[in-house]
Amino acid sequence: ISTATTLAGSNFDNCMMNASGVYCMDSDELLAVENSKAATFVTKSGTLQPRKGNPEPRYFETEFGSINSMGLPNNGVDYYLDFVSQDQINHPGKTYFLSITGFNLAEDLELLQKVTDSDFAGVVELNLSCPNVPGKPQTGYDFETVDAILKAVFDVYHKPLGVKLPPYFDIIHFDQMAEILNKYPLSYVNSINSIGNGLYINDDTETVVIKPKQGFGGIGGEYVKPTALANVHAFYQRLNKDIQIIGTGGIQTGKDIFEHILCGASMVQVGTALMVEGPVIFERLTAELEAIMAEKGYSSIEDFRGKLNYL
Ligand SMILES: O=C(O)c1[nH]c(=O)[nH]c(=O)c1I
Repeated sequence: ISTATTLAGSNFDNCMMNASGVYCMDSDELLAVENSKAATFVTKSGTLQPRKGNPEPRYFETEFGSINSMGLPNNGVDYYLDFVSQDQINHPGKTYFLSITGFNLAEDLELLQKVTDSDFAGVVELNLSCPNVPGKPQTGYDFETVDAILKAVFDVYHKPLGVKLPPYFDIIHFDQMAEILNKYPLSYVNSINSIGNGLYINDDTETVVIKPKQGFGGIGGEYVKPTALANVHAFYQRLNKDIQIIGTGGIQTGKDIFEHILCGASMVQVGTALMVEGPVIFERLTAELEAIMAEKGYSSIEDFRGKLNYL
């Protein structure tokens, strides 16, 4: 039984990794994921300059998941490029993911130029879905802007690149986004990012639990699995087959991974549960997924990927 997968032209010995934003802020966290059973890692979304992010508390764990309004704190794209370029030397042939996000198209292109000028040989994840930069709307909900960004990006960048999308909640939006995405040589689409601008309340103190944005923040964890599975499957149904899917959202067990793959995911990313349990989670998740595959008589994830049945 193998949980191996192929994504963006690279082979991975496992189909799971961290979600950007979780366990990927600095070299210590990235090495912890690297040295776990995860197939690889993705960095925190890097910006042109380092950022402190929003005031704390800006992350809170609840019974069914998490709420965050980090505000894109990161060490800057050069930090992550330097780290991954060095890590590639230590692990020749391993493929890593670099997440980037600009505040406008010019910045996106400048970030990609830096990647082109570096030794980075992995996959770029262009984050179009950060919900927590005050005053900045979600790019992923502005369809014309997504189209313009992808056109400009693929005019200049010709190596493996995927996009991190926010959750959509309307069938017509799946249709409209897929029509845009199918125009471009994307390696993959990663669905979903957190469900933006949720609110969690402490009833005892009658107070919100995070400081930024009067307590509004992106929701992750068990809360979001039905939305994540729907987005994975909606894009799997609509995208041409050379655009693969990374499934992110609500993964806590091997069963959750099985469901994401059944919906069409070729790789899954773990966020909130990784934050809670640490990188050791990947050993449990791998064992649980292998047990499910053994029970069902599957030897590889391709035996059941995308094979969700309808009634
Ligand atoms: O607030 C953040 O840093 C953040 N938080 C999220 O939940 N998703 C994102 O893409 C980002 I860039």
